[in-house]
Amino acid sequence: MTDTTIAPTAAPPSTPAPAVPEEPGTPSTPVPVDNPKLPAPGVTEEKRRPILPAWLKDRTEFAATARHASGRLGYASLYHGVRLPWYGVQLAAMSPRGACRFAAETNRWLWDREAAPLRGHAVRTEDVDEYLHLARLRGNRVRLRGLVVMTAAVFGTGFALWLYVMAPAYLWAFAAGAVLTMGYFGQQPDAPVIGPAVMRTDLQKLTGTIVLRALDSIGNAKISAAVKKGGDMNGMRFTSEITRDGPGYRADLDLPYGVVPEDVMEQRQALASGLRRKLGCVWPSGDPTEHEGRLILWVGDKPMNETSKPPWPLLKDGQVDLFKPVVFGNDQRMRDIMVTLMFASVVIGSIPRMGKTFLLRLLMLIAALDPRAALYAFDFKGTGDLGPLEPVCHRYRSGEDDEDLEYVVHAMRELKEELRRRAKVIRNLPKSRCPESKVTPALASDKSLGLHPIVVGFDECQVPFEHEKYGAELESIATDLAKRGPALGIVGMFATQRPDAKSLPPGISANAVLRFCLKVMGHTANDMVLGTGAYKAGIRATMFTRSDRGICWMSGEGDDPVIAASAFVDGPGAEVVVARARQLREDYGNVTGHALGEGPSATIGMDVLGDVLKVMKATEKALWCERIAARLAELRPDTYGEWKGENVTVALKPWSVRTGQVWGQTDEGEGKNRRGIERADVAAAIARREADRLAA
Ligand SMILES: Nc1ncnc2c1ncn2[C@@H]1O[C@H](COP(=O)(O)OP(=O)(O)OP(=O)(O)O)[C@@H](O)[C@H]1O
Repeated sequence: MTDTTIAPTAAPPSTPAPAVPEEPGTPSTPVPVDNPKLPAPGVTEEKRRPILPAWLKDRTEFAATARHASGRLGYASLYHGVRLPWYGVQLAAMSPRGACRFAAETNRWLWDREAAPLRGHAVRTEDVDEYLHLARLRGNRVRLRGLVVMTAAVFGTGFALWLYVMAPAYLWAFAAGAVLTMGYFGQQPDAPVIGPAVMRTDLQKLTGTIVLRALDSIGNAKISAAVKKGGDMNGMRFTSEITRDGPGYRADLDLPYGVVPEDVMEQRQALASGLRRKLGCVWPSGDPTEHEGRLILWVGDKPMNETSKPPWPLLKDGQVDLFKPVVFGNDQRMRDIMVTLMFASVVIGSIPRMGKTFLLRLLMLIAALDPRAALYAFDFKGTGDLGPLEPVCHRYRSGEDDEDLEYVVHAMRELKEELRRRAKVIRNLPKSRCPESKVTPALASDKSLGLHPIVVGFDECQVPFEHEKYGAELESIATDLAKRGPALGIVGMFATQRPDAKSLPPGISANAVLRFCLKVMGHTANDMVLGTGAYKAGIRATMFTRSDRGICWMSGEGDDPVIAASAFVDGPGAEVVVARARQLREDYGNVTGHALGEGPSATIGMDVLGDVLKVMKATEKALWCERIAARLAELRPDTYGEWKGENVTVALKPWSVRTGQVWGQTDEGEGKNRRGIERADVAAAIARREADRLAA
């Protein structure tokens, strides 16, 4: 522990024990609260310290360390490689000085000059014995050293002559080496020729004193009082040594009684000032495995947005099972953060340009890598950010014009029908196959049931929900998706840059399981995305700066919200992932809809049967299809404007309404047989449909 270790202190014996009345209403006979015979719980908690340091066990961390080391080595080699000739010139210029120094030093050594002051002292103090002893020592040394110098001179000269005769080229190499060595000795100590390739500025080490100074500066009266008290810190103490943890330091401490980590988290900026670090380096949090007063203070070497993230593991390789957790980003310590998309509805919110679309696209990429999943991607910004996903999308649209919204309405009506169908399929499955009345991995993989995962992404979802004509219908289907979708294998993801009640209807925000909040400006938007009470509990996306792009509070995975930096996958990166996902889908046989150039059916979700019945008069037993098409176009020009007789035939076929030859009169009064349908068949189909719906 550091010298600032704070040990818990026992209450002085003189402290009167708090007491409670023996019985309610009889305050005169107090009974001590602390019973000396009360047994201790007999539980000793043990925590084993890891045998190997974390970076040796974690492949990603190990790879990052190795990458860093080899990167530095490569850089230093290049840096010095380029400067080698200049080093040679400088060292050659310094070699005469080096040679003089060498000769002077050798001379000094040969004659044992280093002991001269001792001999001088013996002479001055007239210490004859000491002098004689030193003189003898010098005589021996000079003899031995003279021999060494003579031998070196004879052998050196002999070796040089031998080289001169046998291999003159080597003589020059040795001579150059000697000149450089002399140059090396001739350098000025304060200006070496070969300087460092990397200038390092050492960050201050995190110490207990610094942590306490910072905590004292956040303006919390209880903490300040505890820090000032010194010995008795009102329960405040470090619970373990300050350690290195990933690219930063970690300090674990108990806060004073009654203070919770949220009190510190709220004052993160003041804490950062007290620590003399950038805000992005300072990450206080609670410890879910301990009590409510435990604080983990993690202080990074660099702000989170400047720390290089490991590449997304699925970028180049791998497949996804949407029922299992998948890496989508990293925490402050650059450890992997997982997300499980199945059984969740997702909301993503932030102010513009913070990385919402990138995050939504990342989640869609994860879904794309599960070959079973059907993807519906709708980008209402219209910039084509979700475009790389087109080759794997069942439905895809980018834009906010009326025809784009019409496409989306049709696709969403398909999903509404799909919700209904899935509910029926699941209800009819035996409990042994579907014990929890929800889609299981085995059911999702059974192609005959059609219960594969469906992932629907809305970017800028405020646009469709505020649309004059389709807004209400889209909101109602999307809310249904958010509520019932997860159990039925449908994941709805809604991203918005304006998280308010209009953009993110309460039915969706209240039912979301996974919530991602990048930077927002106020507590209302914060709680809209992260859930009511999040801001108060210290889960504040307002604390992010504008350069914290891609960094968000994430809740819904695990017990507590976490801060995550989502993996950065740009457009070209997304295309690479999609190419792999497309191949997986081709192998699995799941390339459908938009990926094959097909759009949603305009009749899905429309009450074609009802409309047909409406346009057939009660007195008309049967009617030509072309007449029905013309009357439908009059009834709803938007929907049926382009319809011909064949469209009626095709639209009624799934309802088992067959066409046949019907006798009628043309506008000119001529009698003719043409394709038509009987009114009774339509009425019967409607009755069947209603019975089915009631049963569902
Ligand atoms: N995970 C990330 N890591 C680092 N930078 C990111 C990350 N995600 C996004 N960015 C950067 O943030 C910029 C904005 O991203 P994006 O387009 O997703 O923002 P947005 O919130 O959707 O904006 P808008 O609301 O205007 O649509 C991107 O150009 C990208 O450079």
